[in-house]
Amino acid sequence: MAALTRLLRASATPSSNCLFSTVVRRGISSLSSEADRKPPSSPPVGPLPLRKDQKERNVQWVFLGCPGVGKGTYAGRLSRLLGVPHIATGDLVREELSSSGSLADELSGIVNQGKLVSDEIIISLLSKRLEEGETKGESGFILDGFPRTLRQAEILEGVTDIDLVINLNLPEDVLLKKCLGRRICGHCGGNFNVACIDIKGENGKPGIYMAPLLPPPECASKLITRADDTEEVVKERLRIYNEMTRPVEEFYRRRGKLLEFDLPGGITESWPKLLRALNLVDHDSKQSAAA
Ligand SMILES: Nc1ncnc2c1ncn2[C@@H]1O[C@H](COP(=O)(O)OP(=O)(O)O)[C@@H](O)[C@H]1O
Repeated sequence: MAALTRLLRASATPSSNCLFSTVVRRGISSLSSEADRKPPSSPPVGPLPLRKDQKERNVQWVFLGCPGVGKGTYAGRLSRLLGVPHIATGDLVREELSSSGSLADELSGIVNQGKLVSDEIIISLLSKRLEEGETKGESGFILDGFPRTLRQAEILEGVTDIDLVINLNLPEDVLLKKCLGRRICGHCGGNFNVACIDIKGENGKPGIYMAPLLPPPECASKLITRADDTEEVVKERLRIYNEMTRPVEEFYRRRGKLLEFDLPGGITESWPKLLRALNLVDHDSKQSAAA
């Protein structure tokens, strides 16, 4: 336990990804009790000035949000903007599924029913990904799809300092339509969406319009739909999100790390608003000017 405690303390320092991945793996068996949680410390999160220690190291952010909300899209954009890896546990699971490893059969049954993979398997895939990143000199991260259970959140909180958790929100009928409209190009891996969302505003609530994100002609004939993006499975994933992942929002809210972000529409409207909420508008304009 002393060695673990030493590692835990060290894992909160700037160049700690190596320790982080080691400890994440150890943490699964050691860190699950209420007593191991750090007490809430920071004030509630609003539009964010970057914290001082964030200026000295790369960001360690988490994206939360229901299936189909757009975590991958916005996490990917922020990762390119900030120069940190975007690590999506759903992608790690799909990579494993497409391999011929022994885990693939076990995983396909779980994923195709919309269930969650066990904490142990997810932690092991995540640790492997972090270790690979370390050898390439990566630092910082934007996690997408992890943590998804309270236990995963407790383990993560125990081993490293998460700066910010961005919780993306959309109404459930929009989420369902977006999931059913998702397509991936089997050749280049590009993500598209054939759904056109046009929800009228009601009772003072604004409407939501999201234009389809159509593929270029060279991808149009190669589109595939994820096996877990059927109506029945998406509804089950939403149910499981509400049961298993909603408590994770509260976990971070109590620690003052949760930034709620209601998506106002498609990427064109949402991206600038997200940059403003994250106080990154200057960052984006400097990068655009340099490009
Ligand atoms: N942190 C996690 N814990 C458990 N299972 C996970 C986790 N991340 C991904 N998965 C598995 O991979 C599937 C796909 O994940 P993801 O691409 O993030 O889907 P979604 O579109 O539902 O956000 C999930 O339905 C689940 O089976």
